[in-house]
Amino acid sequence: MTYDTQPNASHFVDGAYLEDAAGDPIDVVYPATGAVIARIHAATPAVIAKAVESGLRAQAEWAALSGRERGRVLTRAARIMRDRNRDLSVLETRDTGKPLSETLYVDATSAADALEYFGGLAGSLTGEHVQLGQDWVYTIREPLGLCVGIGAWNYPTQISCWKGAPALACGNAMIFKPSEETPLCALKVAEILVEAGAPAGLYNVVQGAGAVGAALVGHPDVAKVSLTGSVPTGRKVYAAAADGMKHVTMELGGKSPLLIFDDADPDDAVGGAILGNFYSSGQVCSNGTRVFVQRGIKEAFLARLAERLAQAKIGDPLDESVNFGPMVSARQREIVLGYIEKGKAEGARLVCGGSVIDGDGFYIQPTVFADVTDDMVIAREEIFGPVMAVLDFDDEAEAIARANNTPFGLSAGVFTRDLARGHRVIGQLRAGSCFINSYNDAPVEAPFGGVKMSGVGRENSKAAIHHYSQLKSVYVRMGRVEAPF
Ligand SMILES: NC(=O)C1=CN([C@@H]2O[C@H](COP(=O)(O)OP(=O)(O)OC[C@H]3O[C@@H](n4cnc5c(N)ncnc54)[C@H](O)[C@@H]3O)[C@@H](O)[C@H]2O)C=CC1
Repeated sequence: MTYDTQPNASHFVDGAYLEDAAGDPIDVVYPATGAVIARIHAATPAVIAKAVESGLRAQAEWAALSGRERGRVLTRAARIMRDRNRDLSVLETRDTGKPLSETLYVDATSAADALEYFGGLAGSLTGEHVQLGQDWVYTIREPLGLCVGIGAWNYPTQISCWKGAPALACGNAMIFKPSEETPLCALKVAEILVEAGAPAGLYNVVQGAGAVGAALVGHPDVAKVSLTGSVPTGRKVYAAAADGMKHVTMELGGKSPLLIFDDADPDDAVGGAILGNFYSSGQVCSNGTRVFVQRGIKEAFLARLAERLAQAKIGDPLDESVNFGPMVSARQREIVLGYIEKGKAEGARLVCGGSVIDGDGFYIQPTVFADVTDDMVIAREEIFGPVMAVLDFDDEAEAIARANNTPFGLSAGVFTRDLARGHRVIGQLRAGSCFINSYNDAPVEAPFGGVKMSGVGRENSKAAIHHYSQLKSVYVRMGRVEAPF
């Protein structure tokens, strides 16, 4: 059995599916064929009001449980997700177009990892005791309250849990708004949490585009907003949250550098560049899309890369032997094609790809440009598609300076057999999530997030706890109070 793509209703609020047909219609399109696979409605003010009201109610009940009790619900939800991994993966593939050969291993799986990890941590969250002579201070780690999560379209299941799991572990409630491009998967996460024992209203899913997101961010009862999205949206959401003095986590875009030195293992370096550019058809925020290759090995690197890319199996994402799928939407494909045209016009050398693949789906070939220079648009702007820019460099200091010459700072990678150099270079790169002789690993145990324009705060790891809780400090005087008058 696989899930129907048409959900029972558009939203999941207060423990049940909820519809309000007065909301703007949203068509859900399967990117591999262009077919409409579901029709839903954006949330109306009435839906948002119900999500907020039930979220506040559930949060009070949930925060009164012990951390261990909350953790038990999250780990139970993780187990259910793993049991249904195939169904959830098929739905993720239909929602996003990413090949099943990927979704089976990284989407519901990574979401379950987050539920399991934060479920495990929930019982260990404590404040501290500070002795001050006879007096003392103790701190209580408290939840923030009602949190809002807003997702991008590339990892709908994963994003819903990377935000939801730490929020819930700390005793918060969450209203999650998926991207309007990929609204289906988060509904299943909400269903599963209720099945695992979460109180109705604790994790609500409401649909809609930017207007619904903005209504949630601006709601006076919302204490925190965590966004995964582009830098322009991040600016707007951060500003709106600031108006209400709300906590934020911003996971935004990138144009990350991948430095390949001439002593790198050639196959590993090519493999890393492929993982950092073509996984999920290049729709990954942390991708290493500026590949700096030391001049002496450039042509050998490009030849090996072209050979490996020729082996990509492009096609029906539900066929498990396929490992390269379509872009999420016709619009995104147009954006990416626009960048490919700019690359050609600016004089970059097209090594392979560069065209759409005929058919109804939104396919585009894995594309590599060489001889890219720092000033070209394809070296400066996030493309969010399967387009790799290869730049040459001569020495380490030059590569580091050029790699850092960007407003973004999400990720960075280095391939070298000289581990001292690996650490030295990574130490100087201004990025939040870095890799040595690897690329794009994102285990829940590691903090994930960017510096500079790529974001604020960290997801995953123990660091996320600090972004979903706050400390109350209590001073306790053991002696008499001495007042001046
Ligand atoms: N750093 C990270 O962890 C990741 C970042 N991204 C970034 O996301 C972008 C691609 O995703 P898109 O969905 O196109 O991004 P987007 O910025 O267009 O939309 C992101 C989300 O924000 C919502 N939104 C739009 N305007 C809003 C407003 N004024 N107030 C509140 N919510 C609003 C959208 O409906 C959507 O749910 C890329 O730039 C990519 O780098 C994607 C994945 C991971």
